[in-house]
Amino acid sequence: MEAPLPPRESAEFVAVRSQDVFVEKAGVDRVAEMLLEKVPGREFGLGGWKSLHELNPQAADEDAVNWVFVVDTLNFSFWSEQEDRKCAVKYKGKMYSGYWALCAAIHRALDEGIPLTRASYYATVTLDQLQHILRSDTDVPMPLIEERHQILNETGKILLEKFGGSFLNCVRKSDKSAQKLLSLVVESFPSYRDVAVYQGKRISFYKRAQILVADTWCVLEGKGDGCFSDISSITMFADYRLPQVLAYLGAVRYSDELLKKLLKGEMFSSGDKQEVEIRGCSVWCVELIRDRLLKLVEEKGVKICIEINSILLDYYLWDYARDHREDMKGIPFHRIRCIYY
Ligand SMILES: Nc1nc2c(c(CN[C@H]3C=C[C@H](O)[C@@H]3O)cn2[C@@H]2O[C@H](COP(=O)(O)O)[C@@H](O)[C@H]2O)c(=O)[nH]1
Repeated sequence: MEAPLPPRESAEFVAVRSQDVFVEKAGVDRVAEMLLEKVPGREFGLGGWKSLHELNPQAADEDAVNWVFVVDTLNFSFWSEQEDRKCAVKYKGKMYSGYWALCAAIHRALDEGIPLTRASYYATVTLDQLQHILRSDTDVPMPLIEERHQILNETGKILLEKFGGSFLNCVRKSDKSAQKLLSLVVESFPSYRDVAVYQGKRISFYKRAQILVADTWCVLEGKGDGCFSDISSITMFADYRLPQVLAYLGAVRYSDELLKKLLKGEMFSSGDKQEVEIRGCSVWCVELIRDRLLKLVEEKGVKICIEINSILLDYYLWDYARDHREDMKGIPFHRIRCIYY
């Protein structure tokens, strides 16, 4: 079977054909202008990954790389049915929800002496043990625990068989190429194969595989094994939060029919035409924002300390969505339960 289009080409393929989701040029320009002020700031750079997020590993060693791998293997589907009743994990006196609840639970396990980031452990962890490890400090459990269990066992076994039990060995096989690492991850680990068919074309988003490459780049601080020559070829990560924030900022617009479905909280399935259009248009939108921002930086002669890429835009917009949860309440995100994002 032919290989799917790579994520960037997939996004463009979808965006030019999309019937229910539209990239808004005026919105793209507005977001680029908003980001222009942030670009010289510290929150807009590789260092922000550690300095802004206390739950991200602060080290740049093998343990930190394996922490990133197990987190991104489980990095999907944290949204709750009701906004005011959600899974949350208390760690060092602070309550964390959503994606950060996963990170908090993993730190809590490590502090309890459970070696959750070790492949030999999670290759055979039982469902009961995992339910305890990912337990919520509210009465709402983390979604898809069974799927998380199956994926951990499968991924741990493969990491042991193919990469000596350490993701750093997988990174080292990529010759410091982000695209090679991306291919190695999706070829080796089935749960990362985030693909779809749209208008007869096999396309890919590879959301978890791309964020894994990006988080590996950041945890290694862009140095040594993490000095990927082509890191800027990685696109934004097509999750359910970025489309929401792009719609809130007016860079993406939904058809009336789709908006009605979203407002009703209708469930989508992986590969639905409208779900693919939401994801594809969002990825393409961030590519256009990046292009516009680079043009503005050049025109205005803004000093930048790092090459602006879609990863840094994504991180900034994802954090922005976190910080503006209240303001964004009126903008729905698409509801889906899947293992890809
Ligand atoms: N596009 C994009 N999607 C991201 C992330 C992250 C975490 N990255 C952080 C870690 C290191 C960096 O510092 C980032 O700040 C999680 N997700 C996705 O969001 C959803 C969870 O959302 P909520 O329910 O609100 O917690 C879920 O699909 C999850 O897979 C990102 O960065 N970009």
